[in-house]
Amino acid sequence: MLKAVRVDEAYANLVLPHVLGRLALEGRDAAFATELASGTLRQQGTYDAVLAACIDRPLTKVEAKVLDVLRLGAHQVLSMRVPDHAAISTTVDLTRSKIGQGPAGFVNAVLRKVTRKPLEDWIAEVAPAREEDHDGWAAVAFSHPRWVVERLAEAVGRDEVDALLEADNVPPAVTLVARPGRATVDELGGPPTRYSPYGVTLGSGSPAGVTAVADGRAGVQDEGSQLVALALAEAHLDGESTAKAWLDLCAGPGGKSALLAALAAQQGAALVANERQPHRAGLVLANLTDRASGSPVAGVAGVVAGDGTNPPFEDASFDRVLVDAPCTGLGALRRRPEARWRRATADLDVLVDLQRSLLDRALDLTRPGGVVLYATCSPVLAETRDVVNRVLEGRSDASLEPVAATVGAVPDSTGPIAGTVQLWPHRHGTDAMFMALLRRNPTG
Ligand SMILES: C[S@@+](CC[C@H](N)C(=O)[O-])C[C@H]1O[C@@H](n2cnc3c(N)ncnc32)[C@H](O)[C@@H]1O
Repeated sequence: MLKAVRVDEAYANLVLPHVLGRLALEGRDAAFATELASGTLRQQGTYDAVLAACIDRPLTKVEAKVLDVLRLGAHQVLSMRVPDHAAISTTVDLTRSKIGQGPAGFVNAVLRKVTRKPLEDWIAEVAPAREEDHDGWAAVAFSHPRWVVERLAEAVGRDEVDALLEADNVPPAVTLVARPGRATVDELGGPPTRYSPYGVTLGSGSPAGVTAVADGRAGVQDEGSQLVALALAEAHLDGESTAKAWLDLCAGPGGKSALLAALAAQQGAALVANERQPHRAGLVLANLTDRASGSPVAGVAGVVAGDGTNPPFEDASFDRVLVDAPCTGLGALRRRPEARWRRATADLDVLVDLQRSLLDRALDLTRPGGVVLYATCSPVLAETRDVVNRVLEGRSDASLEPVAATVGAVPDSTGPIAGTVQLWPHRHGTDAMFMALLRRNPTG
């Protein structure tokens, strides 16, 4: 699996279920294999710093598959409470059978060095001193790229960034959403989520074992994402709506669309879901189709595969528009163990341009008196505060309004501009979703 992630840029959370299925692993064995693979990917930054201290040549000169195996061994030795002799012998056996005898000897020698100290002592030895270079220390101690530490510190504040980085390393509990009008939270079992009235936390077992999820009347959805849909649906509209039309401009794979459609149906409105990538638009369609009848669920007007910067819709034709923008995803690192290593600062410039275009276009598509909710699953200020400010600077027909009602009342969620919302994993137990509500004003 590590090879699939490294070579094919696969997503660990998508590959892992196939690997577990192929090996027929269940229960504790599946949990062990999941922690082994996910934890190794997540903690790679820390382990590489330790391994670099145990190898007398740069890690870039170590064959990639040998480095994968060393990281697996380091994870077992330093973080999984596997006895040293068992961790070393299984890792060496794996190396011998998959790579060769020579590398097996090398892995054995390196892992023996790794076992000499517990993780805390290694971090104290290989990371920069915390007082002299906090971000360099945090990058090693919490296993994040340094530029990510810096961006997150800028967003959350230096006092809290360690708590945020720590929370990024804890896989989240599974939360489910009951799509209103189609399922109730009581049907889902499990304790209710703290802020979303539609969510529960799944205690144990697989979501697929919950009937309402298997039927598509409920789904797996982070509480923060539920709140994004709710923030748009609960926003006050000025003036009379004729069309009763809502739009999700960047809808794939359709989790928020499914909740929005259910909320639209309750208000006598209907949702159009747009997504640029055709195969993701297909996933949206599946999410908005009733599995029993094969018909669209209530509250759906259609699914479109279009570019949101130039979509096939008339200006001023929607009451409510969601821009759940493509972003770095640095607010959802808990979910994707490899994601932090995939992003680079250069991605930001490209994404920010796209985010501005999408938000601008969304405002064109909104009728005067209607609203746009701009959301990202990133707290990085370039993607949140700066995008909103830049778009508003360029338009006399739009203004920022406070996110109100349920979402506005979430404690300690003030965003980087007054009235915006920023959720945090370490404060709210959600992904770090950002939300800004913009109103389209009549043109002068
Ligand atoms: C953050 S994801 C949306 C997640 C979705 N709202 C959900 O809850 O399931 C952003 C989506 O925007 C899509 N996207 C990227 N560029 C786009 C564009 N120019 N127009 C429309 N969609 C775009 C991506 O393919 C991706 O599916």
